[in-house]
Amino acid sequence: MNQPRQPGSAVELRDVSFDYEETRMRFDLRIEAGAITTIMGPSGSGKSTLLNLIAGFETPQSGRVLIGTEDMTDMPPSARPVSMVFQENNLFAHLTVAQNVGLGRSPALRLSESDRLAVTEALTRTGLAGKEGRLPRELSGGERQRVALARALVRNRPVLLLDEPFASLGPALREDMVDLVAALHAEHGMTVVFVTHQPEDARRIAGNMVFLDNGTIAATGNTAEFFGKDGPPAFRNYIGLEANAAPTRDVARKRT
Ligand SMILES: Nc1ncnc2c1ncn2[C@@H]1O[C@H](COP(=O)(O)OP(=O)(O)OP(=O)(O)O)[C@@H](O)[C@H]1O
Repeated sequence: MNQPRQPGSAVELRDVSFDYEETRMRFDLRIEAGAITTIMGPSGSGKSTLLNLIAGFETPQSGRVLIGTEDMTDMPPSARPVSMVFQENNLFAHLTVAQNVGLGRSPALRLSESDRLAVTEALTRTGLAGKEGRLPRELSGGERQRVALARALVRNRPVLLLDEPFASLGPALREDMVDLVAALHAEHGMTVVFVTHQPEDARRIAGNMVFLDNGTIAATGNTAEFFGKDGPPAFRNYIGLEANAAPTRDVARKRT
């Protein structure tokens, strides 16, 4: 990549509270700069809300959100040093692959020579060379998510938020995509926050883990610890590793 490497920034949620009607969420969390942090937790535990608070799509009712040393709590999403990839609907249906990626550089698609070069490089890096002129409907699900990753890459932001981006892909393709994220992280050194329901994804990408339960941070640690026999019991229970887990607790294993 010809882009200067943009080192990752730490992300901090300080005593953040956020409520939807009857759902209360409380987050107090520091995400390490330049590391990959995987967020897991039962459906409805607050994973997407946590990412939305970091990206600025939601604003805390109290508490602060910091990225690097800067207080971002009152900043709109466009002013935050963050890119986000969603499970679906990342792309504009009427724009080509290259244009969708170019939007990461210029929302009006006024691209300089160096912007075009960055788009070409990102497409090559994500395995999309030769598909620049296709529309999203002419791509597979995995290819569409590669386009979304390529657009995040050309934005070259210090924080990359991934909200179950590979959930609709089959296991082999998901492995490839998780490996691609790990490789891009190794090259760029951005801070990656990765939400997944799949324990295999978390183990594969390694790094740090955060386990959410019922709108709070139930446990944090590194991936090897989490999956080891002394890992947090609530997490082990959730993924079905706890030998004595009561069957009723297994409801948390539901995959969505
Ligand atoms: N727009 C909304 N209005 C009201 N409640 C909401 C809204 N969005 C989310 N919630 C509630 O907030 C809680 C957390 O939702 P969130 O989407 O963050 O969970 P999640 O862990 O990402 O779930 P999933 O794994 O199913 O995607 C849930 O109880 C959900 O019902």
